[in-house]
Parts: sequence; C-alpha cells; structure tokens
Amino acid sequence: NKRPAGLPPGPFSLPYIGNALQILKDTSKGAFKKYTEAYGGIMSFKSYGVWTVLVSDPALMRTGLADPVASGRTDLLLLRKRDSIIKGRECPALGIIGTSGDVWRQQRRFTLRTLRDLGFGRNTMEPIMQEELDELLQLFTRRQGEKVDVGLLFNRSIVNVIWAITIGKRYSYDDKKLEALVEKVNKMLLTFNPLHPALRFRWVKKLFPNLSIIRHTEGYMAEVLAFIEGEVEAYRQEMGDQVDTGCYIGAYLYELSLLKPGEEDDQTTLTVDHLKANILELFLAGSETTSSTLWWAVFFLASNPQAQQTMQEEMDRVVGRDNTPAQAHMDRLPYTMATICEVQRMGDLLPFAIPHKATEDVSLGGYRIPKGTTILFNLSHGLLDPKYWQEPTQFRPERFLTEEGKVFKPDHFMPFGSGKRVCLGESLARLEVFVFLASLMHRFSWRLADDNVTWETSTFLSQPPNFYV
Ligand code: HEM
Repeated sequence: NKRPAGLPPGPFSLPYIGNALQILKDTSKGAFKKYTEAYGGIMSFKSYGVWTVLVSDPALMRTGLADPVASGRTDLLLLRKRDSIIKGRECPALGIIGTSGDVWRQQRRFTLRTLRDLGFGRNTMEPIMQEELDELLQLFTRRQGEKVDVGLLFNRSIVNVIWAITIGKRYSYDDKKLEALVEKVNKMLLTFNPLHPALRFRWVKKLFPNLSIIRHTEGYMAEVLAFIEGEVEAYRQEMGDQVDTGCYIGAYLYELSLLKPGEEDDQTTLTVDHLKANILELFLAGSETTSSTLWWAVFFLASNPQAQQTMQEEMDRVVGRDNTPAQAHMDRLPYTMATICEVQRMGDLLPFAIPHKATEDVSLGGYRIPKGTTILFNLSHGLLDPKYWQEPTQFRPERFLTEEGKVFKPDHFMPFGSGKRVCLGESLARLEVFVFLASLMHRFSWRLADDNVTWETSTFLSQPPNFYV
C-alpha cells in the first residue's frame, strides 16, 4: 500500500481500493479539483491497486504532454473488446486512440496525412458542411417559434460530415439508420468512463459480466462497429479494383494495395482491421465532441442574451444579412471566435483528456514517475480554476480578446489537449463549430424556455444539461 518511491504526494489510500471511494463520491472532476487544491499541480493517488499521477499545473501539463514517454495509453477495455470483435479473437491493440508506440505512430501519421490531403479543416470542407447546414437550417426554420430540444439535433449533421470524409457519402437527415447510429454513439459515450473498474479490469468483467455499464457500453459499441463493418464491406464490394482516394477508406485501401505480399503485418503496418478500428474512432471521437460543443454553445448563448447580441451584431457588420458566414470571415470575427473559446472553456468537454500511460520512467516536476503509471492530465484545471480566470463561472467571451480586440488564447487553455496526443481532429472540429454556430446565430435568435434546466452526471465527456430553447 506504500506510495512507490518517486511519485508525487497525495492522500492516504486504503489497501487495494485506494482512493476510489472518494472519486466515486465526488465524481472524478470534483475529486481532482480537491486533490489539486490540497496537493498542488502534480500529485498521485491510488484507485483499485493502480497508482495514478494527476497533473494539473498547466506548464507541467504542456511539458508532460510533449514528452513521448508520457504519451502511451492505458488499456482501454472497451477498445480491446472492439479489437477482439474485429479480429475474431484476442489480439494486440488496433487503431489510434488505444494504441502506443509504433502502431499508434503509424496509424496516426497515415490518418492525419490523409485527412489533411482530403482538406480536413480547410475550405474544401466547407461545401460538405454547407449541405448539412442547409438541412439543419431548414429544420430550425420549420420549428421557428416552437419549443425545441436541441439535444441530438446537431449529431446527425456532424456524423454526416464524418461519413463524407471517411466513406464519401451522406445519409438523408430523416434516415432511420442515421438516427439509430447517432443515438447509439451518444449512449455509448455517455455510459463510457475509462476510470470505472468495470471498464478497466478484466477480472471485474469476468466476475460481473452482467453489470449494466459493461452491457450497455459494450453493447452500443458492438452495434456501431457492426454498422461500420457493414459499410466498409459494402464499399469494398462496390469499388472492386477501382481506386478512389477521395475519401479516407479509399485512400487507406489504395495504400494497402501498394504493400508487398507479406508486408501486411498486424502490428505496425496498415491493415483492414486497423482501418475498421480507425473509422470507429473517428466516429466516436469526432461526433459527440463536436455536437456537444454546439449543444453547449446554444445553451450558453441562449442563457446570455448580451453575448448573443454582440455576436450577431458583429456578424451583421462583417458578413452582412445577405451572406452566410464562411471560413473566409473567421479572421474578421474576433468576438465570434472568442465566444467559441469561451464555450469550450466553460463546457470543459473532456475534463481529464483520455488517460495516458508512462511507457518508460518519466521525469516531471521533479518527480520520477515509474514506467506503467497511469497519468491523467487535468485539462479542466486550466479551463476553470480561479487562479487563471476571473469569475470563471461567468460566461464572458471578452476574456479571450486583447485590448486591441484580437483573439488571445492563454497557454493554460487546452480544450484539445496538447503535444504528442493532441486531438487529431482539432482543425476539423474548429471549422465545424464555427460554420455551424455562426450560421445558426446569424439566422436565429435563441431564448431559453421557462422549463427547468436539468443536469446529469457525466464523467468522461461533460454532457450539456437538458433544456429547451
Ligand atoms: C470540439 C471537439 C473536440 C474536442 C474538444 C476534442 C478533444 C480531444 C482531446 C482532449 C483529446 C485527448 C488528448 C489526449 O489524450 O491527450 C482528443 C483526442 C482525439 N481526438 Fe478529439 N476532440 C474534438 C473533436 C474531434 C474530431 C472532430 C475528431 C476526428 C474526426 C477527433 C479525433 C480525435 C482522436 C482520433 C483522438 C486520439 C488521438 C490520439 O490518441 O493520438 N476529435 N480530442
């Protein structure tokens, strides 16, 4: 039960269970806040026998996140389950999010390069988004004046943008398949908690296979995966030997076709199994995050009419009433861009990113973190702590503007993480949030309905409250 030599200080911990009860009681976000107040910017705790270092000091976070040996991943059982379904047996980890070392580097590098070639986050993406936006605007126009639950409305458009990039097609907005897919991804991510013992330790799964968290999260994941596998196979059948590098799947299959026989090695090179895993990850990481950011944005702006009005006045001045906001306007809309930063700050979407693991001994903040230790980067601290922001619970886009009216993002603002594992979809997410939010605010004014706003507890991904506008 003794804290291993070299680890930073932290609370007394019980044998095996460690500090898990406190984390359960206060939620991880609450407990990490208390830990940071009590022990400072780097501390350690134990949970179910696993020692974890929590890094909250922004400068240490940047250093740690830039260090390759602090950039491994802990075993994410949900993804391991996915891998065994894809492979039909237990196998080394697939994909990007849950891998480390060469496999991760190879898959991440290829995916980033391909997505950039496809125009990820650049204005070539705009026509795709515009099509989705038109549908969304029509939907809101039809419902103008009604009480609307914004909830999952954005997800369909965002999922369609990812479809367009990965597989080169879109679903009709009313398609039941699309609706079901969106709901499953949403439910899966809301039940997912990488710190929950049932999603962390095989023995818990073995002893309690019927725990609802295991059944739900794994069940939804298996359904989404089945859908994606079906689409990948349909694409392969339809395309046969034709080369189509205009979408991610086509580019990946083309690259695969260039490999010499025997070169397709499960571990490090490109394989169809990695491809399926990567596509699932682009969906999981890219849909709920961006949709929830838009959902948060409507909540904050509907609750802050003054900010909404300032943003609309800026758009009327720069974009005009007869145009639609486009990427080309971004640089001339500082208040709008600052508003998006403020939404991301207060939304605090991924409070502790995705757990990292030390692949070798790591030196950080004067401590020596032993190989294999879990490292959590407390992004939340840099977004919400009063040490860095005046009245952090107030929605104030101006805090991201300099006196000259230029957008300024301080170093402790890291909603996408930083360093080696920084969000792979950052540029796409930025563009999507801008295009959708600016157009919605340009076209409509939003007011919170009188109904109660209700909050649900979330862990891994901060879910916006339930509300009507
Ligand atoms: C507003 C929206 C988004 C936010 C706030 C966000 C935030 C993050 C954060 C904090 C991480 C973890 C970094 C770490 O572990 O250190 C991450 C990882 C990741 N994100 Fe995003 N993300 C967003 C949208 C997207 C989109 C649109 C995609 C792709 C289509 C995407 C793909 C990924 C992937 C693949 C990873 C794992 C990277 C790796 O392990 O190397 N994300 N994101």
